[in-house]
Amino acid sequence: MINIKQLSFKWQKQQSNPTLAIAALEIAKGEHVFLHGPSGCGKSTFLSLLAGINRPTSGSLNIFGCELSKLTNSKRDVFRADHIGYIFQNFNLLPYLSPLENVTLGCQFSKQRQKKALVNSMTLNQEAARLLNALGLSEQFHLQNVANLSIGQQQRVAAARAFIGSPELIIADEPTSALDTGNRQAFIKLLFEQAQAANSTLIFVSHDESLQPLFNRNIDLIALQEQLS
Ligand SMILES: Nc1ncnc2c1ncn2[C@@H]1O[C@H](COP(=O)(O)OP(=O)(O)OP(=O)(O)O)[C@@H](O)[C@H]1O
Repeated sequence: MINIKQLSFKWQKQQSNPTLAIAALEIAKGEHVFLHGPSGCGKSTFLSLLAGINRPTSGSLNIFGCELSKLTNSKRDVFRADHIGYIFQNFNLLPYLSPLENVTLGCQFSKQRQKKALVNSMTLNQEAARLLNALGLSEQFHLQNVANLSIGQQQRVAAARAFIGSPELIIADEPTSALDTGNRQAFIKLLFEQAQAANSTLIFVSHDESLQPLFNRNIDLIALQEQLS
């Protein structure tokens, strides 16, 4: 479902060496991938290409049969809204909105996501509440201001927002860095349960290599870039 060939990316045209150069990579539907590498090696840059935030400088990046390198910015925005749930390192929640409002925002820009969200529940609010409960955020918190929630609770809101409407691809950029070891493993278990329920592919970036055995595939971004096609 993700197929990369001769992909390269430069932040600036005049850069002598590309920030990313990947000869070949395939990731299958439903895989849970642990992506790691030293600070500055390009992990977040890579995620931004997968999410269609940036476009490859050259080469092919095909996701679900769609060639992202050929889409305009606005078409990539639509693609992201339809197919991708993104859990940001700093969550990117809207602090003046409630958990329910933040989660329903996850599918506000996509009719396709809204339709899928309504398979499980009568309304988007009910589906957001169902996901928040499943991720361990009880109803007493659903209408509070997210800025008043703990970091662990905000993480659950960010995950529910990524999961609403069962996107085919979930991208998580160091989502557990603020949690202690016990809570990290519990959060990842919940993430896997949700990803499995929707048969979503999960790409999870972390510096914490103790999490690696929990995933069914491990990609070292430096080693990947050293491989020749
Ligand atoms: N918006 C940007 N404009 C120009 N250069 C950038 C930009 N974002 C990142 N870079 C550069 O791209 C390279 C890769 O950065 P990136 O953030 O992808 O690394 P990373 O592996 O995610 O790092 P970390 O583990 O510290 O988060 C770095 O040299 C960085 O300076």
